[in-house]
Amino acid sequence: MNADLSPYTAVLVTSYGGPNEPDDVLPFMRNATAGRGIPDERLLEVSEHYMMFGGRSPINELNARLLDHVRAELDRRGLDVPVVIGNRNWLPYNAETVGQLAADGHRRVVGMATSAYGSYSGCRQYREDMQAAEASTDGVVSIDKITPYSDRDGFVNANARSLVAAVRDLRGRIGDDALRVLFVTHSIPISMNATSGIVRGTYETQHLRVATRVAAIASAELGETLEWELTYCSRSGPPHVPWLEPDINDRMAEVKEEGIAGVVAAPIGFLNDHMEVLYDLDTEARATARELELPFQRAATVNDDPEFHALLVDLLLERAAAARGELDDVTCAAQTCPVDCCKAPPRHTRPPASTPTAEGATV
Ligand SMILES: CC1=C(CCC(=O)O)c2cc3nc(cc4[nH]c(cc5[nH]c(cc1n2)c(C)c5CCC(=O)O)c(CCC(=O)O)c4C)C(CCC(=O)O)=C3C
Ligand SMILES: [Fe+2]
Repeated sequence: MNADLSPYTAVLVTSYGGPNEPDDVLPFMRNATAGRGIPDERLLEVSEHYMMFGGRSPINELNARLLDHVRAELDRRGLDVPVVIGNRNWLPYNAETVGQLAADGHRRVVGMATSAYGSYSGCRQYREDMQAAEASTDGVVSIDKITPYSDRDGFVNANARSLVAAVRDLRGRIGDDALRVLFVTHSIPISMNATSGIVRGTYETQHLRVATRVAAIASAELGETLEWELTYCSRSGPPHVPWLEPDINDRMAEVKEEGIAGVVAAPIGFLNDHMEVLYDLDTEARATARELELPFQRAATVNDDPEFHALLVDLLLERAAAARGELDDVTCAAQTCPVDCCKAPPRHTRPPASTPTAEGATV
């Protein structure tokens, strides 16, 4: 790929954000749940997860590390552009970061999210936040976001490498006994799954495709056919709203009954060891495993994998080539999300704010 990022002069990485200290936790939680029908008990419960780790999520420093990796890869290709972070739910917010880009004279920016899959939460909501940030500059800055990248080799290979290492570690403990790979990702409401991925299939389908490929590559590398399934973590929302299942904890209990001697949890849904990984997998799922006396190994996330960093830079360059009109139609189409992709599911839709008219009616 041609090392030319024009017409873009800066890279915006957008992420979820997380609290840096105890006083941040509640306001962060309010941002994360604003208008989403998450019960207060869940809000308090999840706040406790953060408090267990000193009121601080590792996400911000892990993202900073990812930005360093991306800068280093751009540098290797002779590209010198600012790479900046903006978050949806915590400081620095996208609007602040993009405001600074505007002040620094940037007009066209290429954006990426720290989420590899298409869904409202993982893609469109980041796009909406980027659009709000553009608007806050009065449209001086325009941001083009790369599309979800879970199908790309760099992401799949990085996950396969982690899985191979984790299986080898677990084999060291359980020998040749039956082993099960539990791929794991963030659960989302069934309604959100249904509206995700016009081009690439539902959120669940996207994960199944990655899991299939990762398992095949790792199996070939290990010389054993890995048995695997897709599980979920971090379910929230009211109990009567259905979310994707099964939960990884429930499956661990069941596979133990089936005679499985050890599980590898492979978090293909996450890019780094933020709170979902640190609490939901490394704390909660590990505790479940201990209770079940089921040997448990967690595979690494892709954050520090050089092939993953190379992929990210390839994607930015591809987006730039598409913006310059240098990619053919088919490839260009893949660079832009269709208008209706990953729409907010019904429960996210709020009535438009009504505006009083001169006559006192509302429109
Ligand atoms: C698909 C997906 C990803 C992966 C893609 C991506 O990375 O974007 C993700 C990542 C993350 N989710 C995170 C944190 C939270 N997610 C919540 C709530 C929710 N997540 C959802 C989905 C996702 N979430 C959904 C459908 C909800 C329900 C409310 C809503 O419809 O939006 C809540 C509220 C409390 C609760 O209900 O659990 C919190 C605090 C953090 C930060 C971790 C840290 O601080 O280290 C990260 C990276
Ligand atoms: Fe989440």
